[in-house]
Amino acid sequence: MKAVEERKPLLEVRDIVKRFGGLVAVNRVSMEVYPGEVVALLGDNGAGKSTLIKVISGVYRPDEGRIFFEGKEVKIQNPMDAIRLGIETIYQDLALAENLNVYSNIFLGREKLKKWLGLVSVLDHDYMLEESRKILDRLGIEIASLKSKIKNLSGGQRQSVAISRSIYWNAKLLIMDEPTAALGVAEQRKVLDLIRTLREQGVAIIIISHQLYDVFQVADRMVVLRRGEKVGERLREETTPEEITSLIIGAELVEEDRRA
Ligand SMILES: Nc1ncnc2c1ncn2[C@@H]1O[C@H](COP(=O)(O)OP(=O)(O)OP(=O)(O)O)[C@@H](O)[C@H]1O
Repeated sequence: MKAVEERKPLLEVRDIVKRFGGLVAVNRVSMEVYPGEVVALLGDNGAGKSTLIKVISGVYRPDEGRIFFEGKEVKIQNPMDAIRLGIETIYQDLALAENLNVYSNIFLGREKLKKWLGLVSVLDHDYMLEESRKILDRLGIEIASLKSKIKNLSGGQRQSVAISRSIYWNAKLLIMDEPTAALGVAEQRKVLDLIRTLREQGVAIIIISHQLYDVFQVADRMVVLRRGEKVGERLREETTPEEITSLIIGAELVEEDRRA
């Protein structure tokens, strides 16, 4: 078991509340994520998972609560604030440009320029290609040509390009929303391998997934939400899929909070 408790959390959210009109989507939820730790955020439809990650990634501002990152209190007012801190979110649409190649996507919006004849600025394709190759190699990702357009890649490869981009630009915390949902079995396995590689390299990960099998393969810790509230938190070694399922659906017998 990883001795995560003695380290300082990378992210700590404390008593987060987010309301939509009269509906309390997230109700006083607290959680921590440590460097190099994979935390799964679990819960049934409408439990509040997406809302909570949108608070962390700056899409929504919380109505109440505090957020600490690297030990300091931070105000995350918009997605750029989150990205500046090193919090990157991979949504299911991946936000890739389908008609551009792999390395152009890794540098999308942050292209590297060079001077041509000491006069005009032009794109430095060689640099971007080389840097992209390095980051993919570092993460053990296999894509034959980085000049391939995104639309010609498989779902798993696209996912890995989106992840590489975040890591290249120094993500410390990666939030992944259902990363394996749309993939075939072989590709799912590769994405899970990639998550393990990221963890080994010290990246912290929050993963939302309905696939408990996947979650048990990669998550160090699981946080379960129900109707906006945190109803349980378990280390993977100390729980079972049955117990987590009971927490998700609300079987009262296993609801006691073991940390109390
Ligand atoms: N923008 C919004 N405006 C109003 N209500 C919202 C909004 N976003 C979410 N909600 C409500 O907040 C509650 C939590 O939704 P949320 O999407 O966070 O759940 P979830 O756990 O991510 O569910 P799912 O697994 O279906 O994505 C739900 O009752 C939902 O209808």
